[in-house]
This record gives sequence, structure tokens and C-alpha cells, in this order.
Amino acid sequence: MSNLLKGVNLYLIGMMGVGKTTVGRLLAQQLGYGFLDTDNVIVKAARKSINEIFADEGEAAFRQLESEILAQVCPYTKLTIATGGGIVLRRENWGYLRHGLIVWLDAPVDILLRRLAEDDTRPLLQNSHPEDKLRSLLEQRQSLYSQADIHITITETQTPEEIATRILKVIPSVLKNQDSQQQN
Ligand SMILES: Nc1ncnc2c1ncn2[C@@H]1O[C@H](COP(=O)(O)OP(=O)(O)O)[C@@H](O)[C@H]1O
Ligand SMILES: O=C(O)C1=C[C@@H](OP(=O)(O)O)[C@@H](O)[C@H](O)C1
Ligand SMILES: [Mg+2]
Repeated sequence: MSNLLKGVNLYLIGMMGVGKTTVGRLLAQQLGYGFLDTDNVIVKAARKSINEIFADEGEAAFRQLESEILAQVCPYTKLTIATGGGIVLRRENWGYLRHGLIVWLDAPVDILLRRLAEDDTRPLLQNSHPEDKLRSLLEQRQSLYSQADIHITITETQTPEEIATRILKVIPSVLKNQDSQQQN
């Protein structure tokens, strides 16, 4: 499979809690790729948590850091990159994402809510109506996520390993389509 990909990066996009970080790490292992998580890179560079960055500098500053990280990793190859859920919001980010294959992990809000119920590391959900917030974010972002090359619908019981295997299975057909489009 990594031969087929020829080093092309994989970018995982989708709502927070869907499993981008978890599945991305597994995919990288299976492909013999490096793994990066844009949130982790930001936390290391800023020496602050995502919550602290949002609180001290605001969401706009976080989005700026996110774009800068994406620009910096984009020239490298053989990477699986788990992005933050809001990476799709900035038009300039798509120019970077399009260098690789973009995989949308898509789960209904009730699954996301259950997975994030005990989690206090997502600043956008630190309010009394996380369900409403997730629904409005999904509504705002759905048409952007749908621009991905690969759409994977997540169900409650599928393990991260099973999801990684599903992604690896569909990659060849997407690459074939892209090759034939380039020839036309
Ligand atoms: N397929 C899965 N089944 C059950 N729990 C999962 C699955 N994928 C991720 N999780 C859990 O859901 C939470 C959010 O996962 P994470 O990978 O951080 O998502 P994201 O990076 O998309 O926000 C974590 O607690 C993780 O262990
Ligand atoms: O959806 C979002 O706007 C965000 C998602 C988070 O990453 P995950 O999608 O990995 O949770 C993180 O980047 C930040 O809290 C903002
Ligand atoms: Mg993540």
C-alpha cells in the first residue's frame, strides 16, 4: 500500500471526538508513515494547552497557528496527519490539504457527545450545551468536510483498527480515479 501511495500524505479531517488522532496513529503504523497531530505540534510549539491558547489568545490566534503548522508539514512526505476539527474553516488550508489524500471521518453527534462526555480538553465544548454546540459546528462544517477525497462513516461499535483497515481498503480505488482524471 505505501508503494501505491508513493509517499503521498494522508490528512484526517472531521469533527472533534470522531477519532482522527486515534485512527491516524494506527494508519501511520500500518503504512510505515510518520504520524503528526496538528494540535500536538501546536501545544509543543506554544508550550501551552489548547485550552490555554484559546483562553489567552483567542480562537483566531489558534487558527493562525494551525495554518502555520499545516504549511510547515505540507512539503514533507510519508506522513499521516491528524488535524483539528476546525482545519477546514480556512480556505488557505485547503491548498495545503490538497497536496495529500484527505479522509473525512464522519460520525453522528450522539457518538461524538458520548466520546467527549468526560473530556475537558476541547475549549469549544466547555459550556452548558455541548450537544447544541456540536450540532451547530457540524452544520457549519459539513459541506467543507464533504470536499474530502474519502468519506468514512463511523459507527458506534467499530474499533479504531477496523476503521484504519477500511481506510486502507478504499485508498487504491481513489488513487486510480485520480490517475485517470489526470490523464483526461
Ligand atoms: N473507534 C473508536 N471507538 C471507541 N472510542 C474511540 C474510537 N476512536 C476514538 N475513540 C475515543 O474517542 C475519544 C476521541 O478520540 P480522538 O482520537 O481524540 O478524536 P479526534 O482527534 O477526532 O478529536 C478518545 O477518548 C478516543 O479514545
Ligand atoms: O473542532 C475544532 O474546532 C477543534 C478541534 C480540536 O481538535 P480535535 O478535532 O482533534 O478534537 C482542537 O483543534 C480544538 O479544540 C478546536
Ligand atoms: Mg485530535
